[in-house]
Amino acid sequence: MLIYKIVSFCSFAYPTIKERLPVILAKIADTLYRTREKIKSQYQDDASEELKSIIGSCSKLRNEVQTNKVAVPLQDSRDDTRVWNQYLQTVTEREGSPPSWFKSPWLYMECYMYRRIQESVEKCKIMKEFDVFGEQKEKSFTDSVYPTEIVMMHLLETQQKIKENAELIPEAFKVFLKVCLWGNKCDLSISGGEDNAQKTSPLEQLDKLEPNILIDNSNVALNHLQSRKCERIDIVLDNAGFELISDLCFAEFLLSAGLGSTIYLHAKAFPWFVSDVTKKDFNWTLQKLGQINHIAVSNFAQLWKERLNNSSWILQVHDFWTLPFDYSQMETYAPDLYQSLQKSDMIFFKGDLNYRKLLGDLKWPFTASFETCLHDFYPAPLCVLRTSKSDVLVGLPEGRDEEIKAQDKDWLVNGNWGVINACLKTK
Ligand SMILES: O=P(O)(O)OC[C@@]1(O)O[C@H](CO)[C@@H](O)[C@@H]1O
Ligand SMILES: [Mn+2]
Repeated sequence: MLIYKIVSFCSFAYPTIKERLPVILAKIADTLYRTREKIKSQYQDDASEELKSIIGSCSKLRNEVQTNKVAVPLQDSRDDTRVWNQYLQTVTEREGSPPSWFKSPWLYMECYMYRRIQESVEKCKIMKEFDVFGEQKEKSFTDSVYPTEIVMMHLLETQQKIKENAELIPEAFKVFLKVCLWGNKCDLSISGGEDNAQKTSPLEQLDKLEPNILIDNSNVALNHLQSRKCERIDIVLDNAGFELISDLCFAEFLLSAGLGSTIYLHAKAFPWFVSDVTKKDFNWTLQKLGQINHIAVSNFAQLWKERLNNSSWILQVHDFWTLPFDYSQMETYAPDLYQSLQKSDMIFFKGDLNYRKLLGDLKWPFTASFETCLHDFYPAPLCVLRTSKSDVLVGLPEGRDEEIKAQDKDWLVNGNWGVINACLKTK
């Protein structure tokens, strides 16, 4: 019997709710208080009261988490409020009492926390667009300029080489795919907001990390892309900072290698899981790239702004990505998004939260088949690139989990191990 991974001692859910989420909430309050003058200087009107209200709301929410209070309906006027409150009602009826932090599905409670943080901003007038994680995401970008330069220089050189010799494409595809995979190690939710930016060369680490790829379907993905004239490829983005750079380099490589002609990039509608990319983060990143004095970086910064104008890259945002539903529920709750994804030749999902939502965040056996665990979510051929930061993982041969655990007891949650799972099935 498969159960939702409720917050239990044996799951990573427990330390997440007990320790990590309160730390993330405390860091918001501390950061906003510490930078209050700088924040207020960004607004013409006096934002003191609203800033105080956001800090107060996050501190109150932290206390609710720590004392296992029940989830309460949202009271802002965002478009998704009704769906969130309906979901709360559904969980309450299913569990027989209102969900609370230590006894309800982890996926829901963690998503709910980030939506409650957004509620505190939605209630503002002056600070309505404020990003409580903005400073952390900007720092994670500026701390990873060196690896950014390395991977973009490599992209510039690779573009030249594959133009002269198309036989180099398969090997180059795997390099950019795996740089994209390991770019996922650095996320500010797993680190509780502590600095964990990529600082070393993302290329030099590839050989060392190769044995840590537990499932590698990169050939399945490549063969699929080369087996037909692919038009549309989707990348469901995850974190800002170096991971976004790795995603954009992968997106550019796909076009340069003729593996696709239009890339759809999916960002979040509001700040989410500390470091997830919003449209504002995306545009800020391109603007900052344009200010870096490096031949490859400035070349691609310019090109990528043009791609957004000529629609060879299409940046999209949909509220579904910041709802608590797992992806088997997309067709029901976001049929427009599901139908759009059905037009894709391949969808690349980035990161751990997407992996959890693809698998319903259920306690599958490690040996369960990835395709089965997708729960009927087959809009288009897909490939997920994820470093393991939560205790759901499928597709392993019998006994492999014990072997890894013997090497690294925290293998499921420390981001040191990755999977590249592809499924070509479509409904
Ligand atoms: O999706 P990402 O950025 O790769 O990881 C998100 C994450 O850090 O947050 C959750 C735990 O708090 C887990 O899903 C994972 O650890
Ligand atoms: Mn993330």
